[in-house]
Amino acid sequence: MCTASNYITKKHYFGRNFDYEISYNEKVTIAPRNYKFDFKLIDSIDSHYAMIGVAAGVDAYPLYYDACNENGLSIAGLNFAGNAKYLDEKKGMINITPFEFIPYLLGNFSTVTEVKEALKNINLVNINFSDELPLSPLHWMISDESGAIVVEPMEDGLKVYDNPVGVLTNNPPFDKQMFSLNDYRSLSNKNPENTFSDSFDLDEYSRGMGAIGLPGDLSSSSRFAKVAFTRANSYSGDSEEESVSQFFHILGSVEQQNGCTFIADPDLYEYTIYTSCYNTADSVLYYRTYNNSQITAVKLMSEDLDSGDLIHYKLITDEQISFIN
Ligand SMILES: C[C@H](CCC(=O)NCCS(=O)(=O)O)[C@H]1CC[C@H]2[C@@H]3CC[C@@H]4C[C@H](O)CC[C@]4(C)[C@H]3C[C@H](O)[C@]12C
Repeated sequence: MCTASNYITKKHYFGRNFDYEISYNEKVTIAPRNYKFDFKLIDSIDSHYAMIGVAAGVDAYPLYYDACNENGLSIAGLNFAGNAKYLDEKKGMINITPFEFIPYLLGNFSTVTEVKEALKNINLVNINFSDELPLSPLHWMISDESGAIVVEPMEDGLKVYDNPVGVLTNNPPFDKQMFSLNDYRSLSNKNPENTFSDSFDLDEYSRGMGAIGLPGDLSSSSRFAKVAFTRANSYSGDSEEESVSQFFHILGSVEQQNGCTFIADPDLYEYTIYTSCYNTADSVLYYRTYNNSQITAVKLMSEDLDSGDLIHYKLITDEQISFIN
């Protein structure tokens, strides 16, 4: 499972928890403007917007999980098992494979509005990257400073939803997740009045009672409600440090601790392998990993963006403890 969120203070922040039981050796990967993107069915692009993101450790092609471009557009792909459906090639459409979706959109577009328009002509085709890396069932959250959308490739076509809550997890499909939020409409960050009954007193014995009923388990529908509540009630200063810190706390509310989501014997559990946070205005990628609580940052703008070669930075995954004495 995974969770994505955006957060707006003075600037727009976007990122995700990458929750899984195995890592594909993820790397921070920068595709400069003149890196040649080859596609399976459409023409290569020789020059495009530069982008930075976290990608699988396959050196030949940036298989992005999440990324943002130099114009402030950001995207994350999340698992959508059992629902994602990729179709056969369609004449007259722009036929793109799922692993090409992030490079294609970030390479060509600057805003969610432009992407929405482009999606009318895009067909996500059922062609895999390689036999070792078969098609994976995904849906995407796409976000910029003006708002976010969710794109879901389903049996009956590509669904595009506006995303006013600014979060995405996994199943069920986004419209159902949104409907389920109705159940939580009475939750609040304030302590509630006793509306249970006039005939006896019920005590306000603790702070935080306004959100009793908010789920705390790690299922995707529960994480959706939990992170939507956390994001919607988030308060922080608007400096870079305060915004980034608060962003990690929002996704921290749905972190998966190793051991709590069993996958297989012996000792294979799904856990939050990394959390990313993009300041999309300045194209900075901040991240933390499960065993490294220190925030590491990589700046797109510090690189030679007119180059034609991919740039990789291995994730720093060892704990960095600041000993005081
Ligand atoms: C597994 C991850 C989702 C995490 C998640 O949600 N796990 C819960 C599983 S469950 O829902 O609980 O069962 C997803 C998210 C992004 C994906 C990569 C996208 C690029 C590329 C696309 C190619 O086509 C196949 C290989 C490829 C490297 C993909 C591998 C894998 O699919 C990645 C890592």
